[in-house]
Amino acid sequence: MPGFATYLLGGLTAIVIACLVFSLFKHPSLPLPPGPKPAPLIGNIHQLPKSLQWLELYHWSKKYGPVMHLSMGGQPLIILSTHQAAHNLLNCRSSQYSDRPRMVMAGELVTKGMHMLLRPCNDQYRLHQRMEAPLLTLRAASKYRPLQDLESQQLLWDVLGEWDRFGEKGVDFHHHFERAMASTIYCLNYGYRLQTGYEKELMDGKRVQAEFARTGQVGAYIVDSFPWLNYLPKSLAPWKTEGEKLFELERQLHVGNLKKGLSNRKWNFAKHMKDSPEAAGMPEVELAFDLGILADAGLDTSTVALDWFIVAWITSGSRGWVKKAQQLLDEVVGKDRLPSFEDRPKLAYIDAIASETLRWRPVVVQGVPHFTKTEDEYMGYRIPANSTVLPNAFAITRDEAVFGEDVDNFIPERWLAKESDQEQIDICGLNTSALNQLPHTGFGFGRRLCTGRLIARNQLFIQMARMLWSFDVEAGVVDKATGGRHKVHDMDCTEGFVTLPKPFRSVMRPRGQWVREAILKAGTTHTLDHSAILEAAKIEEFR
Ligand code: HEM
Repeated sequence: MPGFATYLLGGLTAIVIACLVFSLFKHPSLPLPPGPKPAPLIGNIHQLPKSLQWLELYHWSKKYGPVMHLSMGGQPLIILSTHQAAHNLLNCRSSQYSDRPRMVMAGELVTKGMHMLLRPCNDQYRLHQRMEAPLLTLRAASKYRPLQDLESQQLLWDVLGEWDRFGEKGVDFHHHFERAMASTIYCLNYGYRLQTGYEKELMDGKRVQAEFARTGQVGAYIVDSFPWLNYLPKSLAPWKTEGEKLFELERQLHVGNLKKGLSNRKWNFAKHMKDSPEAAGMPEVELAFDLGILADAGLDTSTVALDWFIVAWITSGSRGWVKKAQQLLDEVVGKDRLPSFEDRPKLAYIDAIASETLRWRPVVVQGVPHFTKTEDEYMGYRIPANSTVLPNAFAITRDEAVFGEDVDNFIPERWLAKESDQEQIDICGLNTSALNQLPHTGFGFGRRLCTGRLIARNQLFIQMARMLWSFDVEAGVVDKATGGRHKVHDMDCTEGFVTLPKPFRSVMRPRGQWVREAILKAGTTHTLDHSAILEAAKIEEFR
């Protein structure tokens, strides 16, 4: 017969176990969100397709609902597929959901914890955010518009030149958008512009970006699934040597650029950040990475948005939005000069086109993963501690409850507000009263919201307005004999962190002689002194 002491011991053990379970799962009785049935050990890894994962996840969300749970070899992955779910967790509970999942290869080995996008949400992250913040406010963004004006003027000059050379074969528009954006961001960051778009700094920057996308891919490195493997010696862990080489490539690029920026006589971001109180005692390489990541983050994203704008133009322009935009531009701007930022309050429709482009084809189509260290409850489900939380941008931008009907079609009108009595124009000229409050989910959520979005919005506005005012666009001719044009499909895209349309050339035919005259009159900009623009843009405050 067991004695009293045995009963007592058994009872106490049961209580301790119950407490332990309770401390591990604050919501032990709640189920995990629904999702496809996982296999033992590997979970759902084998069910995810190798390509277009975001599309498969979107289809799954129709079956399993707005909050799904997958197991990536035991690691919980929560997929959010409606705006409401993403907003409730990532915006409203931002303090809990603003971390990033650990990425051993891309985050720790290749960038040694200095990649802003991958930093965990800790004091160090906040220090870097504070250092960059004064350069990225609405007021600051308004001061960079003369530079964006200059670069988009150059864009038109370059496109016209290539049209004259290649005619119906078409223009490599991606290259020209990329040069214009890269030149804008390199000029702000380091004080130098890019004339051809083939400069070594940009080529190295593009290689660094491609490596970031490759090394950050889910499943690319076994060490990301089993981080303890990183304790292995180098001889048994070949990814370590690869990581060191890639780090060195990136270090040289960013430190070289920082040095160029600091040696420039005129103002630029590098100088501002170096003088900020947060940078006191900061190693040179850490500062260099901050600037480098800012350049990387801005370059691809804005360029890709403009590429999709061309795809929308070719595949759905006949639905009337191009004609409407061009008529408006002709009314507001006339035919004697290029559109400018001063025209923006009357051109809310162009901003609506930019918003619709970002919605229709979100640049980071699968979304950027957030992470929660602590357990939570949502919609009656348990979100386990240490979950990666992915807002699937493709699904969220197709949320009919928010964006209305016909979400697969390109309809800028969905962004226009009803008539408003009081006109409100922000400091960048954006007519906020003419536009409604639909969310710009393509820029992310909560504390991790894209910090460059205001600069990006200005860039998209001026380039879209000027392209629409200047050109008629269609796919380039690929068969000279028959005159057959490239077939542009609106879902034909590349894989990767950002999703580009597959490359093609596009005809950019000037809308009339007046366009040619205005572009030639404005002229090329490479002979102009841009340092005066930078000096005028100088941001004095550090907080
Ligand atoms: C159309 C253009 C752009 C798009 C669509 C875009 C989109 C995004 C997205 C989705 C994120 C992640 C947000 C999240 O985790 O919830 C992000 C982060 C970021 N973006 Fe952008 N971006 C654009 C342009 C820019 C530009 C021009 C800059 C710099 C001038 C920039 C700098 C950054 C930085 C530094 C982060 C990291 C923020 C953090 O993790 O704290 N972006 N962006």
